[in-house]
Amino acid sequence: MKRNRGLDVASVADAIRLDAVSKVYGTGVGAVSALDDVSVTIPGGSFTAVMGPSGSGKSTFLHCAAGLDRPTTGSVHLGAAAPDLAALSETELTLVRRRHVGFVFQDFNLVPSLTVRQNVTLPLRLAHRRMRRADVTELLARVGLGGRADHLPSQLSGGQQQRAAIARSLITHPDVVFADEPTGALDTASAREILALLRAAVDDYRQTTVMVTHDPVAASWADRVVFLADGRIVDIVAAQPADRIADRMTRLGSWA
Ligand SMILES: Nc1ncnc2c1ncn2[C@@H]1O[C@H](COP(=O)(O)OP(=O)(O)OP(=O)(O)O)[C@@H](O)[C@H]1O
Repeated sequence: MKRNRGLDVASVADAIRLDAVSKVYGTGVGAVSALDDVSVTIPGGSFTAVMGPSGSGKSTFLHCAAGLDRPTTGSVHLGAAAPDLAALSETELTLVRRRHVGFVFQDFNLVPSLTVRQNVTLPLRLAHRRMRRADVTELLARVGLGGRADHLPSQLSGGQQQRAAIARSLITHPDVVFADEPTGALDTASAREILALLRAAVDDYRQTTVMVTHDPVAASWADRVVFLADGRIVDIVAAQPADRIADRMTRLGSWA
């Protein structure tokens, strides 16, 4: 297996590029500027954490970068040759998401009536793609769910449900996995296992991953941390121990 720390690769193509992205919710006196002139590139094969105080624009950033929402101004490119997501129709955006993006959510978002195997293969069915049963079995084993393929989500722990959600995000070999507070609903031990799994996907398969988190410990697993405050990027730092990330968080306003 190829091991590859994202930041160590000299000439990786950018997996995502945001140019002068702004997002305003509402109009007139009630308008809220959620993102304000954000430009950033996410290198292919890297693990990026996005941090910032509540209301700083983390979810908006993720939604715009993943094609879940359109910026008010600016452009978003997923992959080197990809079109500007901001210019695509709803249908085209849906296709881009299905083919190029994987999602992991805080509350897992598994379909309760489907087994683990059926949940994990759902993105393939939606994209009218097929995968050999043995390859799905191998993916389930890789995320530690080898014996759980026929279980329902309700028969799994929170950590196991998030493992299934990670397998589901990886099954289409997306250009980018976006994880929104993936450990927010988990105990410390399960959170650690989930972060190790995300880290392994980056190291072993060069899976570009962008994770929004409040937690400095979670962010310490990433190759770099993007700090947002008031809708702007105020700092980008390389991998840091959790206490230094926490320290940086407490001084966000004063460094902006
Ligand atoms: N649909 C919406 N309509 C109006 N304002 C919104 C909407 N979504 C977000 N906002 C506002 O945009 C700003 C950024 O919100 P966002 O959810 O991106 O921040 P966040 O950093 O993810 O916050 P949290 O950590 O609390 O989830 C906030 O002021 C929020 O109130």
